[in-house]
Amino acid sequence: MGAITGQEFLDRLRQNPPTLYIDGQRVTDPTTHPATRNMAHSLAGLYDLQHQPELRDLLTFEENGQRYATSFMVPRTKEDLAKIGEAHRVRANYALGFLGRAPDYMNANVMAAGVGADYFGACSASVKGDPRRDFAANMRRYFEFVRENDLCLTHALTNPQVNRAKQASEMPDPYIALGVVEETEEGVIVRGARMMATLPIADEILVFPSTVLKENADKSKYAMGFALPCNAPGLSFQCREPFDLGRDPEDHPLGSRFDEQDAFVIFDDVLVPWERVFLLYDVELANKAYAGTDAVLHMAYQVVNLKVAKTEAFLGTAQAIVNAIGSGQFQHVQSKVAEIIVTLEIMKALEVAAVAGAQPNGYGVMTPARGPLDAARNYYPAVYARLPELLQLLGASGIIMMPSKADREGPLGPQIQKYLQAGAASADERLKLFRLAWDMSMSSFGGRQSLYEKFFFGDPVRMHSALYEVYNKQPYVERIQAFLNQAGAPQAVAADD
Ligand SMILES: Cc1cc2nc3c(=O)[nH]c(=O)nc-3n(C[C@H](O)[C@H](O)[C@H](O)COP(=O)(O)OP(=O)(O)OC[C@H]3O[C@@H](n4cnc5c(N)ncnc54)[C@H](O)[C@@H]3O)c2cc1C
Ligand SMILES: O=C(O)Cc1ccc(O)c(O)c1
Repeated sequence: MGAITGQEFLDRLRQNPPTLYIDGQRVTDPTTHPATRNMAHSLAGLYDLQHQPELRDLLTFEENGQRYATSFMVPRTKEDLAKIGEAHRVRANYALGFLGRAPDYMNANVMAAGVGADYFGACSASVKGDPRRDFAANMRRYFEFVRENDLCLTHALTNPQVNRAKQASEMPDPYIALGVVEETEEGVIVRGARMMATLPIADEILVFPSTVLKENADKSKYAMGFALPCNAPGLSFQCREPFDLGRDPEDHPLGSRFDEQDAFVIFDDVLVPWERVFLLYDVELANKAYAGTDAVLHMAYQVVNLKVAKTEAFLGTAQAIVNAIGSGQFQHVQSKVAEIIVTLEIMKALEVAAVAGAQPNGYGVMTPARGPLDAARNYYPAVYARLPELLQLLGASGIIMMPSKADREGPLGPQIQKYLQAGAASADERLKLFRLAWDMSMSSFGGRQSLYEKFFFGDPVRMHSALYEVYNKQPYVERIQAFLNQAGAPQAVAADD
């Protein structure tokens, strides 16, 4: 099949709806339910982008006479990587960078895991050559399957929060954290829950090990990697409160179209067929799965491109506000816009550096450089909160005094047009702009974005520790030692290459 259309995506979702619950009710059709229909149609629009004549060559690629989404492309050269990055940015712009988990993200994951599938073959529970239990073959086939059908995937890695002082096995019930109950001829039965799956309006869910299983044992029933359709028997998604409030898009420009949702995932004795198992019991392999296949780097490459698009949206909105209210002459206003420019340029530079330093990995995949991506992954969560704050500081009361479209069409319409016009725009234009700034920075949609940016790629505290562990600091320590050991006149120290 290859790259699908928006209509094909909607038809598939209607025929096989994920088992979503919102406000105590089952969502029988996510394409028509008020909380999910707009997002479903926005996703359809994203699928349609790849068929637009002017974007087709960028957003898809051809292999064996078939066209596939570019995010499934196995990069072999730096040019391939650059194309993938540009496609990520163009697709990110569709929602101004505010769709965190558009399908490209998981496409990058399954691409890297699929090509690096031998990693999963090393699992102690994998049976090489077995038609169903060879995990390497399963992972390879799954990549082909997702790519062939252009599936939309959600994913869930972390266990319920319950008690972070305890390990999964020490919880009040051994199946609060997702664990294997038993093996059967057909597959494994799993029970328990996972804390968070963004974009549950999806075809399939990928369940992978939570970032690090803290267990000391080599084997654990909590170590697993598998995929399932989102309507598998026993699987349920408890959605959070919707942020699509059913408002006119002019009043709620992002939330009314791009509420990707986040769901708590419950596995009530769910059968995972053997063909869909990629990892089982093996704690060490589970802990390193994202790094071992380099999937985390391809995902981080999608992320850095997405964040460039998002920061560009903040810059554009900030400057449009400044233009609208004529505040650009004030030095502190210029300085605030300059802060956004600095963040943008840093993220762009990290993206470029990731490609410039790319190297083929052991599976022949051109892999973006880890250093710049780790920097981006740690830097952006730390600075993001400043971006919505800057919009608030630049927009001030304008970000709260925003009569709606209905207000503008009501009895006070003429007064609103007069008093809420901008120095350089009509009231209609000004209010549309400020509504966007509000949705980026203050609405429930914008508030969730701030939390999302802090945590979506893991706990920032533990990400810093991970960076500390893997980064090679020794050459710099040696340089200092050499400097300190110099007797007499300083010697030139060779620069690091
Ligand atoms: C909006 C949103 C969307 C998300 N989407 C997804 C998704 O699609 N898929 C997915 O798998 N995950 C998703 N996540 C989850 C994300 O991976 C986690 O939030 C992140 O890994 C942190 O885990 P936690 O939320 O369980 O925090 P916790 O681990 O519960 O941490 C809570 C606090 O305790 C501290 N803490 C806890 N344990 C330790 C420790 N061992 N050492 C030091 N400090 C500790 C943390 O630093 C933090 O301050 C999403 C999160 C958010 C907020
Ligand atoms: O933990 C890792 O190294 C990778 C990782 C992947 C996907 C996520 O959603 C996430 O939070 C973390």
